[in-house]
Amino acid sequence: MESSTRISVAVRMRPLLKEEQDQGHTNSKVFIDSGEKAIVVSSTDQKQQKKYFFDCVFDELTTQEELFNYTKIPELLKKVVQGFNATIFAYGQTGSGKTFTMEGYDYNSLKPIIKESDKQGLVPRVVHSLFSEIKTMPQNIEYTVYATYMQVYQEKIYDLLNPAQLKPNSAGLKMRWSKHDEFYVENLYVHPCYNATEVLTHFHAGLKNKVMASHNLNSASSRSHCILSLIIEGVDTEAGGIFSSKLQLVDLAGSERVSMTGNEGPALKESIEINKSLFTLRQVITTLSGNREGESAFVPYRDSKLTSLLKQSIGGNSYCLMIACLSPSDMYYDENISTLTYATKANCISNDPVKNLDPKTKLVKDLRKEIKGLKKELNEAYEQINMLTGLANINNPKKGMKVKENANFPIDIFQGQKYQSSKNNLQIAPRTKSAITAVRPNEPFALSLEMLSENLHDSVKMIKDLMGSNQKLKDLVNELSNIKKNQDAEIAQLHAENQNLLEKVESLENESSVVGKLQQEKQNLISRLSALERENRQAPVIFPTKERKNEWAWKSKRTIVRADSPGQFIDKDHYQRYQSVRPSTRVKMDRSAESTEPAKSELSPDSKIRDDTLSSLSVLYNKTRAKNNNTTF
Ligand SMILES: Nc1ncnc2c1ncn2[C@@H]1O[C@H](COP(=O)(O)OP(=O)(O)OP(=O)(O)O)[C@@H](O)[C@H]1O
Repeated sequence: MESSTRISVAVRMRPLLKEEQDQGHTNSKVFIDSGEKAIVVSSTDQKQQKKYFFDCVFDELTTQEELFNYTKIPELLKKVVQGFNATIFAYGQTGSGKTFTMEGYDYNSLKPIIKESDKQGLVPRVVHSLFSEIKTMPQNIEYTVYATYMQVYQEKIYDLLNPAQLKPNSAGLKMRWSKHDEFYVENLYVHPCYNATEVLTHFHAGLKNKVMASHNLNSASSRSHCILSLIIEGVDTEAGGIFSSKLQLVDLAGSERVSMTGNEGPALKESIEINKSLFTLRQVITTLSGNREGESAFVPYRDSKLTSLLKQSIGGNSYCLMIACLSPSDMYYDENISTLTYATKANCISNDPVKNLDPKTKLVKDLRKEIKGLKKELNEAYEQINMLTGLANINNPKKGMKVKENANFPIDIFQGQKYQSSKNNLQIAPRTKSAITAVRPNEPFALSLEMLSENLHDSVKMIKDLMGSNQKLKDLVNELSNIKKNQDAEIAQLHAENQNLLEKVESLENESSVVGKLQQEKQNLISRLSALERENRQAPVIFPTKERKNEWAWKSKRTIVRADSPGQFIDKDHYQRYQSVRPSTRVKMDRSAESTEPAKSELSPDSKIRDDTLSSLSVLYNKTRAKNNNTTF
């Protein structure tokens, strides 16, 4: 891992546009102090000034090329081809020049001005420079570059390089959590590119699919956040290692004050969604900038798709460059202050760039390093043995060369330099110096054979110990790599489980909204029912007229109310008894219709129906009486 590095921030102020000048806009409050790398802002009453300091500041006259060079993008690209991730993103209010800075694409004329070299935005410059950088790398590293291009529009992710997926009402692509501690987009088209032209061809194709619109503050405003990602994969054909890095070039949609844009209807919805995701981005920046070293407050990355996708760029393992764009007009004073405030906060955020080595490659690399160290130690040990054997031979005339008795041993030998003998050419390694220290260099040479054998014995013992500890180390490495393998498998399993759980949560969230609606409906029905019951209870039951008698449900045990005596309740038996007492009023029943349920609406009291019924009943009563008295009619 590289040492922590802060997010670099460059601030660029665009010139006043012609239409702004025509409308009389001026800039009397925001100034660029290139010497101090500061933006100086006067208060609204012009009495006070505040300075905001950044890594670079650029005034209205800054060219695209100057911006590219002074922001040290070429150095950033060197890191990318070595295996580090990097992100460059443009931030600022709508119309402040983000798209101009990133793309250099003139949407007004609908012509790509990237062909005019001086107007080229950062994207084409970065792409060309990246491939040039790759060419400077050692031949044994083979590179492949892959490109993806997506947009986040109204909290949905669309593949700008897959027109089939861009259909209206498309659900967008799903975002998943990877085991590399970052979000990735599922089913995004990945295009291998073998030169800058291929990348830019995809880029231009994607630009045509971007959602753009016109409003009061920008005639060609990006309505989505666009992310061009270049994945750079390097294979070391000699050492056998693999690494991959990601370079993200992000053109954010601009924050906008709805009252100023004049947006309505769907455009207003777009504005709200843009502001929501930028709000989350600002929250992420604020939380991370407030973190003291060692602290880890909760960072709301997951609250928006944009911040989820930028998780490793802001407070993660990437190098990051933020380009904050300002509109010079005094009209945008508040927006500029807000941009400068968040740019200052972002400048305090630390990232920890990590070289993205393939885990196996990393293990192999570590083991190779260790083996190299062990071999070196072993060589030194052999040299020591050789040297001691040589010394033993010097002192043992029978076995080897002759040395004059009491001869002074050259001091050189103790400084690790060559000692020339008539027969042997002994090379003394630095390590042997310690083993021979017992000889005391400045004294006359008086090594006895016993001393030498003793030294030899000690050396052999030391070598055995070393080999033993080497073996232990190797065992430990094996054991650790096994543990790591198991942990990797467990992590993969946990990721899979996590994924399932996320899907379940998603489906539960969907279900819970349906359940909520059903509960609401149920509640409405219950209240309607109780209202009907209340109404029903208050309503007097009307005795049937001749025409409606089939509608009564006599079989039921329902409590009914007498029509001629509202409020007095009787049940079926009660009613029959009542009829037997007053036979003249008995109504002849049609049994076939007993089970017919009267319509609810007809149970409702209606004074007119009641009056009609009462009069019918009295007619019926009179007729019955007349019949009983044998009166015909
Ligand atoms: N440095 C510049 N020099 C000249 N013209 C510029 C510069 N920056 C921006 N412009 C012009 O200003 C206008 C608005 O710029 P641009 O569309 O890039 O803004 P934006 O921040 O991307 O807006 P939005 O968020 O709405 O997409 C464009 O016409 C663009 O050509």
